[in-house]
Amino acid sequence: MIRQVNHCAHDWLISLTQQDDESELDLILISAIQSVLFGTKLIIYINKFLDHTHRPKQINLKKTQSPLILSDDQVDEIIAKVGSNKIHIGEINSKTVTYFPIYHFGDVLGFVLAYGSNEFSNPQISTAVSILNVYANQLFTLFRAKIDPLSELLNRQTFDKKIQEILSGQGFLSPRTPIPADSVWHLAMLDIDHFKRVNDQYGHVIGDEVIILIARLIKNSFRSEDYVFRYGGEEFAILFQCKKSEDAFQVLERLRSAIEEFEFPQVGKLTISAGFTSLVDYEMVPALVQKADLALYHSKNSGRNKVANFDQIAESTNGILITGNDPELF
Ligand SMILES: Nc1nc2c(ncn2[C@@H]2O[C@H](COP(=O)(O)OP(=O)(O)OP(=O)(O)O)[C@@H](O)[C@H]2O)c(=O)[nH]1
Repeated sequence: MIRQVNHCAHDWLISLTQQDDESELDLILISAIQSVLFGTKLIIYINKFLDHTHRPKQINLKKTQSPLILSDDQVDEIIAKVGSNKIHIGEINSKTVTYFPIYHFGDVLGFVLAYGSNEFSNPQISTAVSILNVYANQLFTLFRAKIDPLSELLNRQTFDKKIQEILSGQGFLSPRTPIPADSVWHLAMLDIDHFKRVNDQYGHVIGDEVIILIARLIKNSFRSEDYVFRYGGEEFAILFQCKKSEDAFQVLERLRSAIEEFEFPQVGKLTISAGFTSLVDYEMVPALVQKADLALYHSKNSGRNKVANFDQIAESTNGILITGNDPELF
């Protein structure tokens, strides 16, 4: 048995550390764990945000096939029980369950629940724990690659991938709270007004500080199911769901006004301009980004500190947007 476990240990170590795609990594984790803890039903809960504000979500199976779906309270209770270096044995529905923690630098990110058995050998337990450690390390590496280091928002590469996933209907790879079916995805582009003046007057360090603070204000205005990206320099992109464009406008207006009222240390008051459009699945990504960008430039060129809805201005201006000195036709 030990030889068998060691043999697959070698294979999963290579497979897990080779993965640069999160969902592939999950699949390899599932098959690696299954090959070690064979003969038992496995359920995996993980917090892919790797933070303290999100609750781990089930990743392993389609909900309809899952032998067990835990309530939020049960998940919280298990997380409190599994220490970062120890397995825990408990009972659910009169069946024995063994919980293996998934942790990274002492933070418990989730757990694997082996349902209906606690009869594991020491080599099985230590191999399973090692697999989970390597998985958590690789997950963390992939997570860092998605993040812009200054603002700690998702980066431009992740934006390209996420918007493509939405349009192709694959949904997101990370588990997310379900959103009502009648909601529509929207894309907003947002830019700090006269940001060059901040750098010129106060220097780049203060400029960087402003980017960090604005990133936080944006994040605080959206739900955890929405996606906020640093698109480039002082430009941000947001992918979010709303039932109607009027609601999307209100959300962005609230953000615009929150930033307008915020007192930036040393700098004082600043404003942002924004443009947005709803996502239509038969359009290509560059066309959608261009629409949101055109609406953003419309906001800039009609006085800044404004939010513009591409679809609405396109209708009311008969396809002519103010994007610079010359009106642009589309
Ligand atoms: N501090 C800092 N500045 C940046 C960063 N990325 C881009 N910038 C600066 O952002 C400024 C953008 O200036 P412009 O594109 O002229 O736009 P603006 O001054 O914001 O004017 P409008 O967009 O027309 O309102 C430039 O000075 C860039 O150097 C960054 O990471 N940190």
